[in-house]
Amino acid sequence: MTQATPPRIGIIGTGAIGGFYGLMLARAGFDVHFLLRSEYAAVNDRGLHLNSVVHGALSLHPVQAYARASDMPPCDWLLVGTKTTGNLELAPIIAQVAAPDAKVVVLQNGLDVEDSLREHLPGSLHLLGGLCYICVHRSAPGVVEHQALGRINLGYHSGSAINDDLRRQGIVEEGAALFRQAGIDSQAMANLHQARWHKLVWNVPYNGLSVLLGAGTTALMADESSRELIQALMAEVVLGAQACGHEIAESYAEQMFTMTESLTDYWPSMYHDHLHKRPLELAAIYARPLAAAKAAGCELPRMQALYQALSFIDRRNA
Ligand SMILES: NC(=O)C1=CN([C@@H]2O[C@H](COP(=O)(O)OP(=O)(O)OC[C@H]3O[C@@H](n4cnc5c(N)ncnc54)[C@H](OP(=O)(O)O)[C@@H]3O)[C@@H](O)[C@H]2O)C=CC1
Ligand SMILES: CC(C)(CO)C(=O)C(=O)O
Repeated sequence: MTQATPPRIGIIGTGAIGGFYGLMLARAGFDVHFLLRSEYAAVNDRGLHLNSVVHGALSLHPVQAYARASDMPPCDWLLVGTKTTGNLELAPIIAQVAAPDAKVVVLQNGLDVEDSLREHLPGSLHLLGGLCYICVHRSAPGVVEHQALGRINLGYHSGSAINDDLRRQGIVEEGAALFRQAGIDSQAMANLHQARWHKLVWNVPYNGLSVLLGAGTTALMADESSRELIQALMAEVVLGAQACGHEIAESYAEQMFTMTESLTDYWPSMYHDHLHKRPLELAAIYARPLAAAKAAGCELPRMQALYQALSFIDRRNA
């Protein structure tokens, strides 16, 4: 029997998320190629390092690191770990590195982040969403701190398998199996769009409030006013999802709230963007779900106010 060739994996954007999953896959023996931008020289010289409460201190050196997509070999799986704020420029980069029939997994937060990429990608490429339930951030060039969790769930977005249930499921299962081989919990999701609404139940309150109030999860969960605001924002996201036809159990919001109480102080990725004067992911996490809810006849006033305040902060921080 012939052995299937192991897939080649490309990481498009080696930050906290791309660095974590890429390093874990490489250490599991996969052939992983990393595209970097400002941290290329540091990672090329000194490698990638992970300080993980779950996996301990792990390193990868040398790293198959690239400063230009055009230098990368064609990859069978591409994991997109950039911020959504750069998605307009991303499609040509992805198309350049993708092998024919490649699977592209968008690891970003936010609603329908795959849509704008899809328009500019060849139809032959399979586009998937990867929802990362993890707390990671970069503490120095090439250094990722992993504070909690790690699961990544995959769902099919679009591509030539869209009308072929078996093939679509096979692709998603293949992706989840890659992560599981690297010691990471990963499940296939039947409805990516709905799952993105679920994830917003956490990201809408905590990402934005961490920037607006300059507080991590410990402080946000310790104060009566912020606790009320978080719960009210979570309830609005659930309403928005319901208006758009996606049932989210009320207990899901409670579950997210309780889960956050068990986290050691966590500062979401949006806070790190604000701190480093990078643009905030406001379109993906706020504007798009607000617009979708509004189109379904549902106003979300607290979320709208949070979005307006964050837009002000984002413009002043630019
Ligand atoms: N951090 C977390 O715990 C979680 C994050 N997410 C989501 O994952 C996504 C990534 O977040 P995160 O990893 O925290 O972000 P980071 O800012 O840590 O990483 C983004 C990386 O992409 C690189 N990049 C951007 N554009 C390019 C480009 N054109 N070419 C090469 N590299 C590029 C950046 O390089 P440079 O340094 O030059 O800017 C940076 O290294 C976001 O959508 C976030 O919301 C989801 C769940 C949890
Ligand atoms: C904190 C957590 C786990 C919430 O889903 C996360 O994945 C995020 O920061 O986006």
